[in-house]
Amino acid sequence: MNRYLCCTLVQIFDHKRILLGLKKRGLGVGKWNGFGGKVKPGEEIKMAAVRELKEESGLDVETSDLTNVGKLVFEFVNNGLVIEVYVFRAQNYHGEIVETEEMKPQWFSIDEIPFNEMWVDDIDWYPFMFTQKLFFGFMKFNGENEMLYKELQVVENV
Ligand SMILES: Nc1nc2c([nH]c(=O)n2[C@H]2C[C@H](O)[C@@H](COP(=O)(O)OP(=O)(O)OP(=O)(O)O)O2)c(=O)[nH]1
Repeated sequence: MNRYLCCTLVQIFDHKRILLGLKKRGLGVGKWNGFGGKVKPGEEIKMAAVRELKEESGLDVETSDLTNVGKLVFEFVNNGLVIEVYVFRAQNYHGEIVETEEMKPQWFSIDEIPFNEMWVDDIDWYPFMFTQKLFFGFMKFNGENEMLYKELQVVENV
């Protein structure tokens, strides 16, 4: 059995801007990303998304303000890790954005998203998020930078 992790990812939007954080440690270090992390045993996925957003950005959202945008499954062939990521978006948020030990947040215009400093698959599924098409993706990676396989489809639910 491969090692399996269930994770969340929250994309915060403010009109034509998106809030990304530069990951300072762990998986995806050095890449800009939305905010998220591992779901704890027994934790409801949206509650985990709210908790991780707060821990990594300082922002609060209500679970009812999280909209599903898709689900991604990553298989890392180099170590057997499988990560399932539930992706959400939110535009209603409150609180102060803070830099944390894990993330350095910064607003980007949606026309200037730094895809070349992000996970390489993000450029493939962000368009689904922008056009509000619910998606499912399956990707195989060798390490954090080499994508070996990619499959993306619009789905009815995730
Ligand atoms: N945008 C994007 N995000 C990804 C990809 N792959 C991947 O794991 N992620 C996300 C899902 C999670 O939000 C995050 C990994 O979670 P994490 O290791 O930071 O979890 P954590 O915060 O619980 O970690 P830690 O406290 O133990 O350091 O990276 C990808 O290809 N693209």
